Amino acid sequence: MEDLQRVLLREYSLSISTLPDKGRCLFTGRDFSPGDIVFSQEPYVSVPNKTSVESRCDWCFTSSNVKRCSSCHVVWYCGSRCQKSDWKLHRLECQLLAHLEKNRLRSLTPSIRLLVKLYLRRKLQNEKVIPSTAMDNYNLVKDLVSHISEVEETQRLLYAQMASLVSVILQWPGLDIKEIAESFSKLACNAHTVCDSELIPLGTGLYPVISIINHSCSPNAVLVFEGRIATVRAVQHIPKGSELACNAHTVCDSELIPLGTGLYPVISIINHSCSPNAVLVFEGRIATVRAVQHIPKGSEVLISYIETAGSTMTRQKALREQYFFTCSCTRCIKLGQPEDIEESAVLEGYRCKNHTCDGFLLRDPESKGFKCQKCRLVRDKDEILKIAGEEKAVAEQASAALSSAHTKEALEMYLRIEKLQVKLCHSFSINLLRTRETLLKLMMELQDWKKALEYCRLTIPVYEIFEMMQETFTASSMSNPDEAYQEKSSLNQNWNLGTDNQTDVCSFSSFVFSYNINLAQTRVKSTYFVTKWDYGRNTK
Ligand SMILES: C[S@@+](CC[C@H](N)C(=O)[O-])C[C@H]1O[C@@H](n2cnc3c(N)ncnc32)[C@H](O)[C@@H]1O
Repeated sequence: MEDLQRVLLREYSLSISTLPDKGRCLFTGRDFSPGDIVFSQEPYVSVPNKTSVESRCDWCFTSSNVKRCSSCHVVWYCGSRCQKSDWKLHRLECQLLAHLEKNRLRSLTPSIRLLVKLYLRRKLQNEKVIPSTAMDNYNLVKDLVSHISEVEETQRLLYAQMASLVSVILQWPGLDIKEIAESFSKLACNAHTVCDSELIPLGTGLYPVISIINHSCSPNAVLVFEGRIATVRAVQHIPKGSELACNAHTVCDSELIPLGTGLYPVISIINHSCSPNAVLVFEGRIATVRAVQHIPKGSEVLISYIETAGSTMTRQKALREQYFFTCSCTRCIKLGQPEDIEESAVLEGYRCKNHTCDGFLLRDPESKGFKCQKCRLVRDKDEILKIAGEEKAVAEQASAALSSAHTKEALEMYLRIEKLQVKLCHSFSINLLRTRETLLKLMMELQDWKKALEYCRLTIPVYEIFEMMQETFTASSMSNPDEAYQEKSSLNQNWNLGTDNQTDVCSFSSFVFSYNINLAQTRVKSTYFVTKWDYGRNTK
């Protein structure tokens, strides 16, 4: 088997090094411009999310036209193409699931399935039923960090219980429960949530080479799951020496809806046939790392593991809890500096008692409250705690209503949350923005365009502020600043929403969704810039 380092260097101009404080790191062997694909990989194993409202195809994650596997009645596929692609592995899983007791089936979470699939794939690769390559083999999974010794006792116990269930499902003699428990810990630090272009989570995938990439809160690359990667798949047995014959190169999503045109120079060599022996597909489960800044040769490729919109303290807490390290990126080293304190207080802090003041509050060491840094008014801590408690109680019910698709009930609850948050939070608060985004979506679902439009208006100033705070994708960082500037200004356009409520809401929300200002993730904002820009380049 060819060595991973050699393949990475030859095919992607990348190399792996080890740094004492980070472990393995991925470095560039050439310059990458914003928009460039740095690396892409199929998952070693993946599994769709389990929801009460919809089922997804186990291979491509679409929820359209899915049918249950007639044998195990657990796994769903959207058609024979996906079922065939997954068959070697599912054949084994199917036999195991078909004989599983009902109460065990109920505990079959996506993580447990992911681990079952991981061990089945290892077995099939050992037996050479599924071929191994330098970028697709179990040794890469073995090398992933697990941080098991740092995991809290209660969590370790939970992993051990889940490992027992994996062992019950597999029924292989000599399985090491400790090793399986450690694999769960590996998944927690290394698996990625596969999202669609609107950032809706579809499932989870393990991409062992992408897992070598370390984190930065100000990343130079993003991880996206695109349907634009062209893959040529055999649809017939193609004997050695035969000519490949394919169909046209329209970029489609996983439901074969045309998305645009792409130029794929190598694939373009393939000739056409009306009875092709191969098809061109654009798969969404392939993870692609794209540059969002100019990455000079010899730099480390860095993506963000978490939402970059949070305060430095929130980001550091999330990284410590899930990934067991303290980030020292360019944003994190500003922790405690005046601009960092102000940013955090605006994004996550409370509002001034005086509703006409937009100052930010800081804990007042001389009293039991928070003092506005603009008008010096003090807000009582107990009053804040009372509202926060009420909000928390409603939020739990609201998310339950939302996940069981009770739209009207969810709308009422989110309106109550909004009222409480308006009393509690700074007007640029991320939490308030999230609530308003949810309300906007719910109103669109209920086709209440007038109200939806009001929410478009309420969210715009926050998007603008946030964009100012987080200029990760600056025109100067791109190799073609003029083009980048144009892109930026088109996104910064003034959203003078008119009176045609439905058209305005739809165009605004599609702007929001595709731009994915879902603030949550600057990385997605960047993705949009990149995709659009790169697309323009490719089709010129
Ligand atoms: C997905 S892995 C990344 C690859 C990892 N360095 C390795 O050796 O396999 C995530 C782990 O890498 C380390 N890591 C990632 N980003 C880091 C950073 N910015 N600083 C320090 N450690 C980091 C942490 O141990 C984290 O749990």
